[in-house]
Amino acid sequence: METVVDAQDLSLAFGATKALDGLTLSASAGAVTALLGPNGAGKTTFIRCCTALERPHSGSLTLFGQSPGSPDVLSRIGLMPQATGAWSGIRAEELLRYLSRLYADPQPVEALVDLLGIAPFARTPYRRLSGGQQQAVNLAGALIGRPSLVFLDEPSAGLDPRARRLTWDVVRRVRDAGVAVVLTTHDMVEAAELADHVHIVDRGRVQVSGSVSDLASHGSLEDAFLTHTSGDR
Ligand SMILES: Nc1ncnc2c1ncn2[C@@H]1O[C@H](COP(=O)(O)OP(=O)(O)OP(=O)(O)O)[C@@H](O)[C@H]1O
Repeated sequence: METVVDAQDLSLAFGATKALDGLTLSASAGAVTALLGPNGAGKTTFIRCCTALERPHSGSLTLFGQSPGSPDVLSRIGLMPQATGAWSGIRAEELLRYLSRLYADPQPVEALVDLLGIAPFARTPYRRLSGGQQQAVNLAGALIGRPSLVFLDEPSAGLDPRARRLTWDVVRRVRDAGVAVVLTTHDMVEAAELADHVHIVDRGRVQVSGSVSDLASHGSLEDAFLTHTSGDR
């Protein structure tokens, strides 16, 4: 499998807080790579480095062999952030149409609206959508540019069981189409369902990596999480 994300020994501090402290990991095309770790472990900071919203103070980070902010890289990645406070009055479908115009070869908006069950709230202003409806629109926004690499920051947090399964189906479909999927989750069931490769992150670095069955060989994935994380910052 082609390595798409290659992070070596990344460090980034905010004042005295070491958000990343020697983080090393990789992610491949056609695979779901899950980052598990306690609140504040550095997962979102890592994603922000990959999307060029933050810059590591040291270490090396390449996406498709290039630096994160390069125009070629930016055109090939999608991001579903945890929260998108920026959107307010724009209707869900208008937002997707706007985002689609930013890409050379976008997916048809109608196809994504159907795939993610957005039709019933397509004309609702973004700020009036429920949390789960916003998540569906955010996922559509991440996929609309046909990315080769997509970052999903807690894609199913707060979703009802049916919406969660729909999200999982979409993630699998995207992975099976050859996309590199990097996701964070606190849901061990989700990680076990989706992840081809898991990195358990604590205090800014990867503590242990492997497949779900590797990590759960002495118990459950949650046991591995609890063994390899302290939760102390
Ligand atoms: N812009 C910032 N300024 C100051 N501190 C920050 C900033 N961004 C992140 N941090 C700190 O860096 C650490 C890592 O945060 P990060 O958001 O990466 O964690 P996370 O693993 O994504 O957590 P969660 O599971 O809660 O989403 C935390 O201590 C956080 O408070």
